[in-house]
Amino acid sequence: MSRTVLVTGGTGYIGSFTTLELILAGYDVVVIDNLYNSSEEALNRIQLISGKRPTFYNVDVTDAKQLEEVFEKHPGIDSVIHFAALKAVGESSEIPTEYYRVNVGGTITLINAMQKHNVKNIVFSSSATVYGDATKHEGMIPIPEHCPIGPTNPYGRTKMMIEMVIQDHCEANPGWNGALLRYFNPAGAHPTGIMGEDPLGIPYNLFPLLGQVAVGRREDIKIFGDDYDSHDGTAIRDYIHVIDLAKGHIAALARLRATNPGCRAWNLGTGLGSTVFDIVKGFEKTVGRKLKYQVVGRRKGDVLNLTAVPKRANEELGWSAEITLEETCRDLWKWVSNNPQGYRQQPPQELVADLDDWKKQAGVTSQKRVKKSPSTSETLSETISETTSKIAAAAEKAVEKVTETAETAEAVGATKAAASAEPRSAAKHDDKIGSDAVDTGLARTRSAARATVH
Ligand SMILES: O=c1ccn([C@@H]2O[C@H](COP(=O)(O)OP(=O)(O)O[C@H]3O[C@H](CO)[C@@H](O)[C@H](O)[C@H]3O)[C@@H](O)[C@H]2O)c(=O)[nH]1
Repeated sequence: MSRTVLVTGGTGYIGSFTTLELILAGYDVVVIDNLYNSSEEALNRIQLISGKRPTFYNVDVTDAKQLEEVFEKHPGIDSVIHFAALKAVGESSEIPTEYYRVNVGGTITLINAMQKHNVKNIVFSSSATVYGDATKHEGMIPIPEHCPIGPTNPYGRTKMMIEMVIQDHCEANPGWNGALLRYFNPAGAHPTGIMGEDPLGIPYNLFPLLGQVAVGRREDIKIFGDDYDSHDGTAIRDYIHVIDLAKGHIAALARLRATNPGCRAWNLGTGLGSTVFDIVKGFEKTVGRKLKYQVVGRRKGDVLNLTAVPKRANEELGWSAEITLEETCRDLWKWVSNNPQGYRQQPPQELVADLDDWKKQAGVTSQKRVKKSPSTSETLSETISETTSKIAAAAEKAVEKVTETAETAEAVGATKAAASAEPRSAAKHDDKIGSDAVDTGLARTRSAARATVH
């Protein structure tokens, strides 16, 4: 039986890129999403790029009955990657019980359904937000996994509580495995320019906002504070390309399957910090002109420095972030400049026409199958070599022209249909509440390491 992965929240930004990477790695993927803050159009784009469409159900992760039905229909599911959640930090302080109901309650419902169907591997979309203000702990910038946990808002506390639920469940149930993936700042889009972040309403994060300034949808960007103790006075973050992040999930999943490690947390970051000005300058270079900005006061809750120590993931998962910040800026620019309406428009024909070239270059083939799951006694090096050989095998294969042409045509058709659909409502965006921080002195060195952006 083929290996099937259930992805909850698989039409969202990180969920859709992870679904794409799973398909490219040869997995069968079943996506559930209630489309509260995302669009089914993401599935059309996944199909255009990979030549394969994941099975999709409009199912809410808090609905036990519907979840049951999905597991019943797909007995091949042996693992779950769990993204489905509410994620607007500011909103979480306004309606905290809703955040606990959906995020924590939804995870418990999911685990119960998994338990019933003997599915024992869960990769969880956690966040660096669980660390809260790491700058207040001596020697914890950049942030290792053993940094004390201390989220500063209800959203972060739901992530912390879910980690604990998964940890306790794995301890109580031998044979269960949990990967708690703590993301730093995801950014970027697909290099083909046909898949990217599609924030609803007014975005809150730096990269999508810069994108809007660059395409003229926004006059300028407000820089939140230039009085931090960094090389240019602005705050430092660890920006990781969304494809690198997605690949981290595939590596974690392979690790769970191969070594049966129980529950473990891994940071997914680059280990390199960039200031806000580094990012603005880097993106200006990509766009080829200056972008208007205005320095204003610090944003409530922002901290000086959130940079990962990714060593554990590098060593144990055989994974590391590979895409540069320049490429991240380039991919974002290609996405926003070609798709000003995001998923509410058709992908430009010239980008669709370029897809075959991209696939050849990337060695993409859509029909690969994941081999039989390795036994639990296999070593980590076997896990790494399995992951590596999957990638190598994919890279060697020629494009399967006939199938892909047919499937591409089908996906374009679906895309056209979706583009004429009603626009979505309900603007949601992320933010982050914390407390201001002091520099540890490391900030300058870490951000200096990003000098190539300038
Ligand atoms: O208009 C803006 C938006 C952001 N920033 C700055 O840019 C940096 C990055 O901000 P943003 O993109 O909003 O991300 P974070 O606040 O770092 O939070 C992101 O990354 C965290 C993990 O590191 C997650 O917990 C959050 O959910 C996610 O939004 C910060 O220094 C902000 O002050 C500005 O100066 N102007």
